[in-house]
Amino acid sequence: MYYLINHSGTWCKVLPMSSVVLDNVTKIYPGHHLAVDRMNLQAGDGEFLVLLGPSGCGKSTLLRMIAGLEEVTSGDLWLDGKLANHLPPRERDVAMVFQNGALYPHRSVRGNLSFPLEIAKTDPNVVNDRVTELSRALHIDETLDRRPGTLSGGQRQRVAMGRAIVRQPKIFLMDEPLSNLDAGMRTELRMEISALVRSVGVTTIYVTHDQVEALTLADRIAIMNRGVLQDVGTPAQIYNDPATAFVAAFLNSQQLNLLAATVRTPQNQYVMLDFGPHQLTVPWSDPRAYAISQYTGTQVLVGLRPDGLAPVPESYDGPSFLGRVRALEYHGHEWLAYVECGAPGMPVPEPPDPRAAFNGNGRERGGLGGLVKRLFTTRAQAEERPEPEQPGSGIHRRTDLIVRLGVRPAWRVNDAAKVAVDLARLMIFTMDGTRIDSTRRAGK
Ligand SMILES: Nc1ncnc2c1ncn2[C@@H]1O[C@H](COP(=O)(O)OP(=O)(O)OP(=O)(O)O)[C@@H](O)[C@H]1O
Repeated sequence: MYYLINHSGTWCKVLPMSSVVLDNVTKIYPGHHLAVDRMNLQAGDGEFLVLLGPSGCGKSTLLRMIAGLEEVTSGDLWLDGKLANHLPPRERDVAMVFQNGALYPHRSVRGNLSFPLEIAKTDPNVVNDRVTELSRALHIDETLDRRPGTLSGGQRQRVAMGRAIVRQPKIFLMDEPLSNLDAGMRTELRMEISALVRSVGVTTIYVTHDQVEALTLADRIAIMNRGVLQDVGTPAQIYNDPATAFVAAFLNSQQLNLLAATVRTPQNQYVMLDFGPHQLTVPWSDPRAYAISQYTGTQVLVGLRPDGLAPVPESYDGPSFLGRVRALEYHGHEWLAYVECGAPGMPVPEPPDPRAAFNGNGRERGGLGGLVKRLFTTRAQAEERPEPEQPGSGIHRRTDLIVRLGVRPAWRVNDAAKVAVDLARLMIFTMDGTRIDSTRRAGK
């Protein structure tokens, strides 16, 4: 966030050093393709911000606008406190690494690393020191005299990163730098990127559609869908307290359980979530109870992560579901149970799509009427309880509750199963996916 101060009698914007601020930034490609829609986002000085979202949501476009490789259609881009909409790329002091970090094939690794410093006419002793230091940090010091063609994919990406960061840019942009590497190499390089970037303290914006990368690397994660920012926060905030059902489902290594429940307040004694065969009660002492009670008599969506559920003995009398184990799945580090409990799962509501409503002239088609129609269609569809496959979200409607069991399966297939629900981990949404009970994010 940037702010205004009274400076020499005039109001002016004050930004932290090496910050990136997107103020209502929109990108429309020729042919009226809306790629980024009114984006407001900031990466603070030295921050590691991860842009996460499904393919085509506009992550690379955003990065390319920051680098100066694409023009901003409207809105303001501020780099290091300066309005940068029309600043040529070379004046932005931004370095970028792509999926396939292209290297100069006829230069050695040392030559590739030193090139940006040679161009900047840096003292050869400084060049030598920096290349040596960086090659050690990136574990490529043994390859310094080799040509890129003789390196593995992981080594080439290390050189590409080293070459980008060697001249100590103010802003470091990375566009899925690990996506072409195998799983082991990704994990290894992930740790090295984190260590390197933090040791240099450079403001970094990192694009990925891999949620593990986002959770492990980010100071903050910004989640996008269809050109629109959906949520932004620390990894823990986004995971534990997502703004929408879409965000909750997107940031979930196992599938999110999403169930429909009717809100009731019997004799005003407590708030009840009625799933049909099961009920959960939320006491009035719970800070979320009042917000949920506003939906009394209507349906809401209840999100339960598999790790917020646990197998418990028959005698357990806390909040729980009863069901039967339909299947068990071994994932190496954990087992998952699929428990048939008679409360059908719901599809994840897709956030509104500005691209569908966009008429190419920068105006929404249908205006408020179109928006209302979209919301009502979503609600009606949900109430009809459609069949499993839903277009768009790619997330299926299930009748099973997915329960994380840990390293040992507590149940066998066909066992009767009592599933404890951690009420603190419930997430409640309207039928169109907006969070109802988010009271916890402040102060985290
Ligand atoms: N040069 C272009 N001309 C027209 N449309 C474009 C252009 N580049 C991208 N787009 C469109 O803009 C939207 C956003 O694309 P972008 O590459 O930014 O998404 P992304 O989130 O980075 O996707 P991915 O993860 O698949 O790389 C997509 O609908 C894409 O088809």
